Amino acid sequence: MATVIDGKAVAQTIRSEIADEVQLLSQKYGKVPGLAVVIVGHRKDSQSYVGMKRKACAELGINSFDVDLPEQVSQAELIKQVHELNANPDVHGILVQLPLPKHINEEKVLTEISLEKDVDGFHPLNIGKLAMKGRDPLFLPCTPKACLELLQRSGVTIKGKKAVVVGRSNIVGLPASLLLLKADATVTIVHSHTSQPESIIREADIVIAAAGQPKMIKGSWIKPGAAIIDVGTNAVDDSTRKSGYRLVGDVDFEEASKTAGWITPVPGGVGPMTVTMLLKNTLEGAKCYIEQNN
Ligand SMILES: Nc1nc(=O)c2c([nH]1)NC[C@@H]1CN(c3ccc(C(=O)N[C@@H](CCC(=O)O)C(=O)O)cc3)C=[N+]21
Repeated sequence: MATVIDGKAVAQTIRSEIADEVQLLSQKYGKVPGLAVVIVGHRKDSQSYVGMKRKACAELGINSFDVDLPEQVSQAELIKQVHELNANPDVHGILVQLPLPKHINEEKVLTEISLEKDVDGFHPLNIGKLAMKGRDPLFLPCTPKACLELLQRSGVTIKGKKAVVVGRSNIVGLPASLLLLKADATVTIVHSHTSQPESIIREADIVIAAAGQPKMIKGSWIKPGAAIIDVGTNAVDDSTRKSGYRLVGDVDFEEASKTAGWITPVPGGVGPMTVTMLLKNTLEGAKCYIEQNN
């Protein structure tokens, strides 16, 4: 039976370390980190994620600057808001919740975020640096960073191992592959055009599942002893719940946990760590800024 990696517990430990550091900054400089959380429109999932981020800020003593814009906001107006946040000395991190409405060019908006405040690590320049050997971005993207942090804290060796990433999105699959590569794994990316993904996944010592397909990865696809990090947060209908749905991962947890060495649950695995990495990036950005300007 696999060791279940308790992301919620690890996240809690790191959050209390962050809270202590926030306290120290406040005592030493009379300043606390600030995170701007920008949301456009009223997608239910986005509102729920943004709510979690703002609540986590409050719990840790981080100032959150809430910017709520209507669905129809123009790209120019959104960029103007980003520029104002770039210029605000109390804002050390800026997060623009994705996805944005179709009439807005995401890359254009993300490019306008000041590099020093790009706590999501989504600025094309930061992603470019992530891809280059011997270079590092100012901030690592939160979900990939969460995945590696969970592996490292669980004592899983990455160097020299075969790692398979399922999915190639800009915000998870691709940057997670680059991070594993930087950590000296041999990395294979499996995606929607890969033939017989199961035969590739079966070879993997480490699997990062970020395909957005509920229970796509079966127990029989798992190499005995492998470390499985499940990034999937798929809402599936469940009439026994008050909400009407429940979250399931990209991995069939019941089956896979019989064979794997380590596995993250959904919920309670990568999700809480993603939010924690965002807070950690904000703290680092604030420390850098406050120490330079005092
Ligand atoms: N600019 C931007 N940055 C992001 O980091 C970003 C984004 N846009 N768009 C959407 C995705 C998704 N995402 C999650 C964050 C926390 C949980 C999380 O905490 N999930 C809980 C469950 C929460 C629940 O019960 O609903 C868990 O897995 O235990 C999940 C998903 C961040 N994203």
